[in-house]
Amino acid sequence: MSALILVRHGQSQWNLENRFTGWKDIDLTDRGKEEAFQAGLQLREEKIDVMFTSTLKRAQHTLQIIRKVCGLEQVPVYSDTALNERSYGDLEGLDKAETAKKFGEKQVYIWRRSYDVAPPGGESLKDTYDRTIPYFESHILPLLSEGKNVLVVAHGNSLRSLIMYLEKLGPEEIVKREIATGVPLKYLFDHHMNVLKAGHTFKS
Ligand SMILES: O=C(O)[C@H](O)COP(=O)(O)O
Repeated sequence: MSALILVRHGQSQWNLENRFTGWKDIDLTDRGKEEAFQAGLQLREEKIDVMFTSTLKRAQHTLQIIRKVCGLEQVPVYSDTALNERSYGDLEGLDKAETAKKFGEKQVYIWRRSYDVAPPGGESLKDTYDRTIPYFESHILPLLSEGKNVLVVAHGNSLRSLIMYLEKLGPEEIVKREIATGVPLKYLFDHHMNVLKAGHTFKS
């Protein structure tokens, strides 16, 4: 049996300011650092063999804090753009509430939560899935099938695409899935790489 633990980065400065972030490289707030610390406390009993993260500092910084709290600084880390947040294109930097006023709540909800409608100049969830899942299948799944336990620290939408794949969710189901910042989710796999237990949280 092997385990995959997913963590969305802690609160970033633009999460706090309610701005579309996407590929903009924005760091954690103090609360985000605290969320990462708490995630680390929850993971202290876990055996983790390999870690993956994106190339963006909010995820990398969250991972560093977790490594330190768990005393896992020797565990190998791989970072790749495949795990980066979805690109929000022309929306990056804009205030989410003001954008909803300008384009309508419904349109902004479609851009943020639909499967295949991309925001202007950006990626749909499907576009994100199409880079995240091949990376997962080529780099992470082989480790899980060797019985290794893997931690992935990434982003709301790169993780939504991964969860869609792991839980075999359809486009209508993934719309409703929200991923909280700094809350670890654990998936257990059997030897055939079937998910035995999906996305359960830890007690704090
Ligand atoms: O990139 C962003 O703005 C956030 O990290 C995720 O945004 P969302 O809540 O619109 O998916």
